[in-house]
Amino acid sequence: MTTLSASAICGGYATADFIVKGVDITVAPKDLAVIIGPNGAGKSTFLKLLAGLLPKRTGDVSIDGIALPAGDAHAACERGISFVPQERNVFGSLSVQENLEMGGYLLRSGLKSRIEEQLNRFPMLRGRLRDKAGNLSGGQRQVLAVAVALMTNPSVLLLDEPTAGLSPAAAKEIFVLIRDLAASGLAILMVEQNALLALAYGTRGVVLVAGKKVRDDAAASVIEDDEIRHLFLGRAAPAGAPTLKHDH
Ligand SMILES: Nc1ncnc2c1ncn2[C@@H]1O[C@H](COP(=O)(O)OP(=O)(O)OP(=O)(O)O)[C@@H](O)[C@H]1O
Repeated sequence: MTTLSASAICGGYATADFIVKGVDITVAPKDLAVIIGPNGAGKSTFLKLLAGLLPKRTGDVSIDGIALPAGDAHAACERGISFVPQERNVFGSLSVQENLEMGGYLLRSGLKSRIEEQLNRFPMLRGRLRDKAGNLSGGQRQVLAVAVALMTNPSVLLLDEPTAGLSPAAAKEIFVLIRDLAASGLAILMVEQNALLALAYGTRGVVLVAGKKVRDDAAASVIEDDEIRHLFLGRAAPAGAPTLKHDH
């Protein structure tokens, strides 16, 4: 059981290094924390900073209290963090089997049994092992992307918009699967545009605005917040509702 904690995380890209502006977060086992916020708020950038994928980072990311080096995705992976990017998260020209093998490239042994574990967890993949990932449906590809991420036996899963482009029915299936993974003990942090539905499956709602965290609360209370509904969930706030405050 592993807890991810991050404090005062700032960072971004070579050409724009101040996208995330001092975010703290703790994600414990069984948490499914859903990050929502407007376009360009820095949600994806934050996940990439936690995963060690961007070199421009200050602040601390720790696993069970032990700090990870900045900009070192390999170290993050070895310490149990697995990241599923929004796009290009599987190799379309490789088979399902080959994608799973790629996910396990860091394993020194036990590749076959790790693959078998994923096939037991996601039986749909067993029947598609020889099919190219590019021939799967969008929902099936996302299942494969999660299975690939689980090949290293992570304890922390970072997911960037796992339901982007999926039908509502396929999105629900993915959310159920993610919720079950959290319930089994993983610490999960997920960015989602599909905010209302994602919060319905999540344990926590985290709101990022302009690179800062403005809310971190039980998912149920974030869903019920009129102002957040108005801003992010497409529901009207009552007249005279206050505006969400954040520092610039
Ligand atoms: N590779 C990059 N180089 C420079 N700037 C980038 C890069 N990728 C993203 N940005 C900028 O960083 C800011 C935050 O982008 P990010 O993708 O993290 O936001 P987001 O909250 O995930 O938004 P969205 O919901 O639109 O994906 C944006 O202004 C974006 O233009």
